[in-house]
Amino acid sequence: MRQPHLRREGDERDAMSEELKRKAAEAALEEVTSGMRLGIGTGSTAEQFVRALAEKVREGFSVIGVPTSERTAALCTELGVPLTTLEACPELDLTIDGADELDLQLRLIKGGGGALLREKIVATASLRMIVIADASKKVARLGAFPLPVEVVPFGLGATRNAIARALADLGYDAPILLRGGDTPFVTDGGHHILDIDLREITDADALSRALLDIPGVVDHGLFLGIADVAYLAGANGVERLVPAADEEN
Ligand SMILES: O=C[C@H](O)[C@H](O)[C@H](O)COP(=O)(O)O
Repeated sequence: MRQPHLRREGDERDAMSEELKRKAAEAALEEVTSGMRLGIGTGSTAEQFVRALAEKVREGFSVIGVPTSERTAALCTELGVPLTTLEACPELDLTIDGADELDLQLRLIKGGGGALLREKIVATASLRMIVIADASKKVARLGAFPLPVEVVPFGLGATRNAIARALADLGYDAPILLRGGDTPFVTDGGHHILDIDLREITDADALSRALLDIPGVVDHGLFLGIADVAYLAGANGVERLVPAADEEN
């Protein structure tokens, strides 16, 4: 008898969370103007953005998008959002994407859905990046969400050991899990993901440098100095955040 009741509560929470994501997406859409070249993110919040954008496109709004994953590409195609590639359009006006965590300086952890590499390439090729999320993603310090690190399959064990050594040198004692376990998750680029449970990141720049120094590491989910604005939807409305040191934007 408890099950249906619990399911209803869960459904209501999910619906509320989808509603918050939609509100954040709609707020970001206000910054999109006709003619823009857009980077289009991945994940459930980015999906709300694609749905809202598609409605505007149906009304005659003209944009061209570069998707950050095969999943986003498929949704855009299904909904009629025109797409191009980063090869054909290497400079974008704006990228709009979700995040797994963000702090007050708008430093992000991304990659919960495994799309971090294309997301970072696309965001970095854009003049601006806007993050959309529900307010629960805002944290005082990054790290509660396990940090995804994209690695090449060749030499996985050696790369994992090198990451463990680098983490130990930085003072972390953090479990490193291969996403998917015995059936490893494969990214759009053909790589695997190691999720590192850091709990609290003390120096994000040092961690970023140390990880990128390891040959088998392709990239990691820390986005530092990339996001310009965030729209965070919560029970009291949508908050617009800019990086703490940059509040005049
Ligand atoms: O790889 C996935 C992306 O970085 C997503 O943007 C991130 O995981 C947030 O996803 P969601 O909006 O579903 O919470």
